[in-house]
Amino acid sequence: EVGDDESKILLSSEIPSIKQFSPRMSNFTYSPRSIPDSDTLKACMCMFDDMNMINRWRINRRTLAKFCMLVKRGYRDPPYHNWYHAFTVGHFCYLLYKNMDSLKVLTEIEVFALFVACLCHDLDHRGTNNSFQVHSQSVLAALYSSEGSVMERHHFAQAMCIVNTEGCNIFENLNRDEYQKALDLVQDIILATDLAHHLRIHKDLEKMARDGYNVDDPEHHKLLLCMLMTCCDLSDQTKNWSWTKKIAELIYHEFFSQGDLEKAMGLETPEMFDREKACIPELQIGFLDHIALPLYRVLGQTFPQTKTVVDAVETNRVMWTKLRDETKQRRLSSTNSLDFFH
Ligand SMILES: Cc1nc2ccc(C(=O)N[C@]34C[C@H]5C[C@H](C[C@H](C5)C3)C4)cc2n2c(-c3ccccc3Cl)nnc12
Ligand SMILES: [Mg+2]
Ligand SMILES: [Zn+2]
Repeated sequence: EVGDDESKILLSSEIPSIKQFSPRMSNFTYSPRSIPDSDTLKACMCMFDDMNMINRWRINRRTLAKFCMLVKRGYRDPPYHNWYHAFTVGHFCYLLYKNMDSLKVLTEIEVFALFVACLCHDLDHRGTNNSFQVHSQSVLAALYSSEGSVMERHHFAQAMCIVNTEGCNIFENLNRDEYQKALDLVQDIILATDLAHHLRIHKDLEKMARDGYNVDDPEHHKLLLCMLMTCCDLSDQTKNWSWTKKIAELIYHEFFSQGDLEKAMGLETPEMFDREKACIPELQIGFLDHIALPLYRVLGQTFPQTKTVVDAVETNRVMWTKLRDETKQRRLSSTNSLDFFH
């Protein structure tokens, strides 16, 4: 595809300034979904550059462009878990870097691994989750179900395939120890995107927030990386209401398609994936109360510069309660739970 936008970036040596996207590119309120798909590769290159990762890790520009291009192509096109999701997750990592004093609470290689993991964390997602893999006895379940986190192990395996592709190894100029450390970190961080894992460590995250982050404690570094990765993964919840509602629409399209598949296969379908039973506002309030709000509250407690993020999630929760109460009023008029989006 020589001539299309991607290969132009691949061939051009200079990387444009990040300012060309928006003066608000590094504000928590900026929604990366304002950047058109055709500019996302260029934006990735600019974020690597603006975080000084190209110089610090001596990344060859062509290698970086090829890596980013293969990562983008490594995503399929389900309603939510596509390249655009990975791009927005990477952008939130960039926001944390720009708003938390270059994330000096982590080592440089941890920050580098976090950003790379964000871009790669859902590679080759099929729009179905871990329990579907296991219940449908998919190939991925055959490969990984004994260790759990089936999809996340696959996402990491895909990332390693890209790193091992000729001319795409962005870690090639790291020394032996740095190289091993970087790949181990990317693996741990991608595995941490399994929400079941996040729920397992949530008590530890709250204890870390109570005790205060200790930059000299390697355990705190591991916990913080997992926490920041999940903050990035859920970051659509920290944007304005219209984006958050749009994202829920995409997620539940994916969930209900999985539910349809499960029913067709005679598998039992949890309410959250059943378009006949699900009440999206209720489910979203539950998700915010049990997963998103506790998470962003711990972030805000540990790093006061990020407090504005919690307020945005709280505001979205209020909007969901209003929608829920409205829907209760109109319950008699429609049975299909996607109606209220119109
Ligand atoms: C807005 C929003 N709502 C979401 C509602 C629900 C769930 C969800 O997987 N719930 C659980 C609830 C329990 C314990 C585990 C395993 C299963 C049983 C299913 C998780 C995710 C949601 N989610 C994500 C997201 C984050 C990481 C991976 C996949 C996704 Cl989709 N990103 N944004 C959202
Ligand atoms: Mg995932
Ligand atoms: Zn994700």
